[in-house]
Amino acid sequence: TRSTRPQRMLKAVQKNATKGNPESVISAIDYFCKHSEWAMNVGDEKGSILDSVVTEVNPSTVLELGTYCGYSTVRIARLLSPGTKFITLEFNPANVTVARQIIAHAGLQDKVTVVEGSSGDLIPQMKERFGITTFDFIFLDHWKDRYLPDIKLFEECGLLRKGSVLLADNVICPGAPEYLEYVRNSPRYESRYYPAHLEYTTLEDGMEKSVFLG
Ligand SMILES: Cc1cc(C(=O)N2CCN(C)CC2)sc1-c1cc(O)c2nc[nH]c(=O)c2c1
Ligand SMILES: [Mg+2]
Repeated sequence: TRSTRPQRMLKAVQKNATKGNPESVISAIDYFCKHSEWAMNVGDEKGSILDSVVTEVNPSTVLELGTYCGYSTVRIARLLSPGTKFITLEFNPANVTVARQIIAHAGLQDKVTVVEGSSGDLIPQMKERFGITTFDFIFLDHWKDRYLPDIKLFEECGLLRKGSVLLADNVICPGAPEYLEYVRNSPRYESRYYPAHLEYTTLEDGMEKSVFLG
């Protein structure tokens, strides 16, 4: 039967990227998406914004919502200090399978735990299952309609501390208007918009960085 886009992306990584070299994995995926098939990786432009925020925060605990094929997982993991606890959640089991292989090709499998399941189910389990107290950095890149309920879940579960940084992809395209309204109007967050474009296109998109004030 016909392969899936994530499977074709994995093949491109295995063919064109050097094992153990995260930069070559990132480049191979970007090349595949620019020249073969568009895919919903955060991409190189927004990826550079992600890199700068991760570097600035230098987090000890990281959560990514929406692994997909592991592109942003590799971008984040390659920047983390040894001993950082990094968890990424993915709802689609086929994506989990591809992501684990792409992360392994980059040699970063020991830096991150890929967990299959829905964010709504897994966020309340973070403390008990993974020994997390609070997250220093959270990357929201799963499904626009889950951004708002999940940030409220972080608050309810006591997973944020003064200074926790949340970075959300796709706040313009596909768009997360209720999430934006919440973080921009809540006195509990200091929010900033980073304009960019939808990965591999000229369409407008951007990322919202929100700092929890406690
Ligand atoms: C699936 C999809 C289609 C988009 C679009 O406007 N398109 C027009 C232009 N053509 C070229 C591509 C398709 S944007 C987008 C998308 C992009 C992300 O970064 C996402 N991140 C996390 N979770 C998502 O569901 C997610 C969806
Ligand atoms: Mg995205």
